[in-house]
Amino acid sequence: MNKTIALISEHASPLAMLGGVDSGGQNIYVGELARQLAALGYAIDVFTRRDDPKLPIGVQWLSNVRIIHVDAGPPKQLSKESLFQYMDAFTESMEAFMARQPKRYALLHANFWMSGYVAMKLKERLGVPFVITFHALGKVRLMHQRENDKFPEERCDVEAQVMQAADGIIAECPQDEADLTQLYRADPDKITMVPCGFSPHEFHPIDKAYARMLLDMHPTRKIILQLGRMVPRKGIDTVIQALTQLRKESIDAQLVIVGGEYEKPHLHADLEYRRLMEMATELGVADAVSFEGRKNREQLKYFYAAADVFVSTPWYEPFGITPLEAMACGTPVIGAKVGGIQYSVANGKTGFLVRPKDPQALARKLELVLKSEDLQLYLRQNAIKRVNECFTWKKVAQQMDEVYRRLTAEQLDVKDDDKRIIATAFLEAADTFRLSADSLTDAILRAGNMLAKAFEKGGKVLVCGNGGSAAESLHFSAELLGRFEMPNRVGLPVISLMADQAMLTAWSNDIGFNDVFARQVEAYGRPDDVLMCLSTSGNSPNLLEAMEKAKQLGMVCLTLLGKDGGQAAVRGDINLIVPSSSTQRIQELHLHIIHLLCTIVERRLVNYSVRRQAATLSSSLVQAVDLSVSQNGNPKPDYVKQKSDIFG
Ligand SMILES: O=C(CO)[C@@H](O)[C@H](O)[C@H](O)[C@H](O)COP(=O)(O)O
Ligand SMILES: [Zn+2]
Repeated sequence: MNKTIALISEHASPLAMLGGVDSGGQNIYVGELARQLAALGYAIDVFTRRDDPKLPIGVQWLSNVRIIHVDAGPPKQLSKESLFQYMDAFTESMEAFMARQPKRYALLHANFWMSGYVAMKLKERLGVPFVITFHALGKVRLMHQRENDKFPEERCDVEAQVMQAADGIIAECPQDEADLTQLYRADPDKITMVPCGFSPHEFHPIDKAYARMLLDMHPTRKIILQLGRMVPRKGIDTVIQALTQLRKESIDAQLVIVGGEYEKPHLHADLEYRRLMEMATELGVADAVSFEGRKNREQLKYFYAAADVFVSTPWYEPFGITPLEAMACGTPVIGAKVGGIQYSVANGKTGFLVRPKDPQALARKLELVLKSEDLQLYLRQNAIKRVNECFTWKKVAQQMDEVYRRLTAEQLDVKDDDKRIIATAFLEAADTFRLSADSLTDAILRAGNMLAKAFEKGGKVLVCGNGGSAAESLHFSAELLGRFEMPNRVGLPVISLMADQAMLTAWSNDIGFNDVFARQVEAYGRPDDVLMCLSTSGNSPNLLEAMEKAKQLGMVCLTLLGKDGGQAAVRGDINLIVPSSSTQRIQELHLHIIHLLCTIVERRLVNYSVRRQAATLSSSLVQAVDLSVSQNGNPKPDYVKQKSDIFG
């Protein structure tokens, strides 16, 4: 296979440390997805912003996975809220890098809205399809933390544009899918649900006593674990408040909080830590709350395994990887009924779901779980089973592989289909040309001669048609009234009946469309004139009425038709019926016939002028029988001014 995929993740590099304010789930998502996709045979380049001047352009992270550091804005740590202004530069740098690669990227997979912007621009420029995982949506974020949102205002608009432009959208859970379709009107057909995952090598059941021993934790005390980024929306205060309820019920439990900006909690620098600390003190439970600070990833499984229950009660959560990790380590989860948590945690089976910001409800479920070892065992077994069946990164990558295959194959299919359509149309056109050459040559000659004769006699041609045929009628008049192949001839009187816009619109508007052409035939038509009608169906009423009128005036009717010739073929004096049932092929042949008619007309007129000049010279008196005056009294035109003009 070995398709090359570009994962774009402007602010979250798999190489970055985890647990800080700006790093979290997305770093893991991109890193683990890249790792598993590489295992499936893809070559992966992860494009992320260079935030340190010392970073090399490319790092071979794993075999088949490179991390590419893209120059966009100053090469230093910046908050993700300030990055959008550098996304055009990101696009430029990434495009330049892509151009230097020997292999074309089959697909771009953008992560987060700003990378989506980059992918959208690259698709515009290079035509590479893209899929996007938003990880979080601006409108959802605004609903929950309007006052704290520091992203630029255009975020939601950009997200909507990206959804429009994307070839595929990954929803991480049913809630995400609902947000995409309901808040943004994203096309449901583009959306595939692929959850986040965990790695069983990293997170697996460990003996609780052993974990506690390693972490120096009390061997028997009830332990509630809260782990993840420490920002207000994670709802850690709800857990602290619930602790006071438990106290009232005489349940002695310790809340262990892992996460934050620093390895050791920093009272002055870490504001959220300070806020929570003060709250715990105020509520009188400070002695039951321990802040552990940020931990290395390798240590996390011991914390999960050491806990009796894991709690995650954010106000909202696009997916939430920590509940998966806890369940993988065999720890029941009590989670908020929001976002991906309500999907990953099976209520009553692997843990419980409670409303966010509801310490009472949380306390009740905590009590339930902490009081019953049997329930804990039941939840534990289900949790391990569920996450290993549904949420490993390997499974995620397999599902993503299906999406990629579909999108890259669809590109091929569409292109192949288009190619087939083009090839068929050419063959069809070639066939129609060949068949027409066989069946129409004589009729075209007759029509050309008839037109030339009409001009010779001082007559004119009125030409009309609808739509494409209207355009062809103009085409015909332009060739003859103007210039075709012969230089220096006078203009030939051809009037296209669709050229007078004011008349056409007024008449159609006031009286009707069916006699717009008949009306003009009545005004312009003379017995020596020809009415030429172009129609693919031969059944357009305005053409049929024009022909009726022309007949009444003694004009000749020439038709260019197709299919079975329709009603027009019954009325026409000379009918050129293209042997095809396809409107387009018929129109294409009509243009060809028009050119052939012009060729013949010009050739006949040259002969006529030469004949006429010769006749005038040899016996001007005898020829006074009148070559220069037509039947209806019009002077006959000298179409070619000088023989030498024609033959050089
Ligand atoms: O060019 C096309 C289709 O290829 C159209 O504009 C097409 O000419 C219009 O539908 C006409 O109204 C069709 O009229 P007709 O050929 O049946 O007399
Ligand atoms: Zn057309």
